[in-house]
Amino acid sequence: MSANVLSTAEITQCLTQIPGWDVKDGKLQRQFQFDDFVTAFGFMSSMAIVSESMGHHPEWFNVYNKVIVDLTSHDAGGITQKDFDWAKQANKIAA
Ligand SMILES: C[C@H](O)[C@H](O)[C@H]1CNC2=NC(N)=NC(=O)C2=N1
Repeated sequence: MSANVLSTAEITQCLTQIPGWDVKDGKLQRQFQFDDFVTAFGFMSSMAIVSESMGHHPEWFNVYNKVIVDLTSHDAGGITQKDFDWAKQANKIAA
C-alpha cells in the first residue's frame, strides 16, 4: 500500500523539521558534504541499511565527498511522509 502524497502546505511545514533539504523538480533534495570519500561512502552504507529496513530507497549521486540525494515516492506519485522519514534519518546519520 502506498502512502499519501503530501500537499504543498504539508511539505512546507515538514521542510522546517529537516535543515538542508528543499524541493527541487518535485523531489526532496539535499546535498551532503563530508570530510572525504570514505566518510561519504560510510553515510551511504548506513543509509542503505536504513533504506532496506524502511523499504524506501533514494536516488543519489556521489562524487568524492559529496552526496546529492533526491527523494520521491514513485508508487504514490509524489513526496510522502516516507520521504521525510528517510530525510530525518539521513540528517541524524550525517550529523
Ligand atoms: C516494493 C517496494 O517496496 C517498492 O518498490 C518501494 C521500494 N523503494 C522505494 N523507494 C522510493 N523512494 N520510492 C518508492 O516508491 C519505493 N518503492
